[in-house]
Amino acid sequence: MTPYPFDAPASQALLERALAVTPGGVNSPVRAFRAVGGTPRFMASGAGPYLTDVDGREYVDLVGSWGPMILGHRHPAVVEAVQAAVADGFSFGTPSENEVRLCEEIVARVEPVEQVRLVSSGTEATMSAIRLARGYTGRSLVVKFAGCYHGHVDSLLAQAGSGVATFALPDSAGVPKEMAAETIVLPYNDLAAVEQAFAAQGAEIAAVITEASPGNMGVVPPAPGFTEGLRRITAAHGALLISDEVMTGFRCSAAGWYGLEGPYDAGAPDLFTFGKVMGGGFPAAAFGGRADVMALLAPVGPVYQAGTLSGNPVATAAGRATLEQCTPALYARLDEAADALTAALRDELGRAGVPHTIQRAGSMFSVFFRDGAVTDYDGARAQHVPAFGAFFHSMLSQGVYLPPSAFESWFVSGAHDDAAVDRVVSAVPAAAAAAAEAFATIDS
Ligand SMILES: Cc1ncc(COP(=O)(O)O)c(C=O)c1O
Ligand SMILES: NCC(=O)CCC(=O)O
Repeated sequence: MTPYPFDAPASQALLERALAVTPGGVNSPVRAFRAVGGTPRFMASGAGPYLTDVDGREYVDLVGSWGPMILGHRHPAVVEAVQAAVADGFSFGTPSENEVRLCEEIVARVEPVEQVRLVSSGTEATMSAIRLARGYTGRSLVVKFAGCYHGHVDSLLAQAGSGVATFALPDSAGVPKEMAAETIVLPYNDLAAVEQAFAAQGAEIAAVITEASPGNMGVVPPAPGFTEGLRRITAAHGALLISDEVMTGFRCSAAGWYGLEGPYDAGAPDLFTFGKVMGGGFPAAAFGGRADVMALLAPVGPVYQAGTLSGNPVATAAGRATLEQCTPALYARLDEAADALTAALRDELGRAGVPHTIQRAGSMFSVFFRDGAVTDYDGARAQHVPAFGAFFHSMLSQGVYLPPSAFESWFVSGAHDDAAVDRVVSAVPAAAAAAAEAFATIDS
């Protein structure tokens, strides 16, 4: 493993201990630095837009815990809500008011969502939505798109984005072939491919699941009319449309990606999945949608779905307090910070002669180290990955924490003030020079 570029004894010692007791030293693969080389930083604390590692080094955080930290770290309103909830008890295994309040907030924000069920992770949300769609339609096939990631659900790990893309895996070992055969993987943004799949097997397809605006192959927004087309085709064949807003939900706007692109003339998606922001950094996620579909869930209907910690009072208090801060002013600030960062990236990468494309979905953005628009997974993979690695390490050594992968979205928070943005901007020229050098010297 590449040594730290500077002395980081506390991180190194922790890494050695972690490697002994957990595979790869990490509890989620994307946290490892395998794709960029080097060793991961162990973080000790976060405050506003900053993370501090166990060696006392501070970074401007552009990962935001992979999306949830939309207010930055330790926002006082969330700290207060969590402390109040903890004082009342940790988990009751009964219904409680905090979960009702969070469900009400979600239903109020996303117009087509009439009912929700709370779970503890995005993976549970998509897994349960798929089961519900199968129960509703009595069919078993599911269509997903290459480069989209919907958590580590067996049937959805085919040509998945995020860590599966980062580590260049075609899919995951351990998924039975019968399970994989239930999934039809199509190229993103290709309605003709969807039409063909439905023409061939439409009567057996339970659902199409799509990231509302994909952020797990880098940021690849839907082409105009793509989502609407999915709605039209699924409705014509009696299949459900599941919009995965785990990453975009309450992030791209108060009503997520749907708030930017919907309502669609062809009708709303039947089911939505949420996570990340709605838990405010705690384990809370949800799926929801049409009341007549949700009515199939136990205890009302025959589709079983459950969870010991679902609707946990502390997690739901954090989520509700976070959503309460997700005001128009917050979204305006996220956009401003993303504007400033993407402009600086464009200028400096251009000046350094580095081929690049910057794509955005609301305030989510990422840089592809290649020229030209990226519309699907093949396009995302056709970038110069070593240039990203060089860029990443230069930024890291200058105190900017980016996702350690060329296939992930970058996130800003409402706490990214001008001082934090300026710190990132001032690091970009040297990182752009490092990327230019990688282009010149390393084959992609
Ligand atoms: C779009 C999308 N869906 C689902 C998931 C799975 O969520 P979790 O990691 O909470 O299981 C993620 C991220 O991990 C995601 O980005
Ligand atoms: N965009 C990637 C993720 O959000 C996944 C985080 C994880 O798996 O830890």
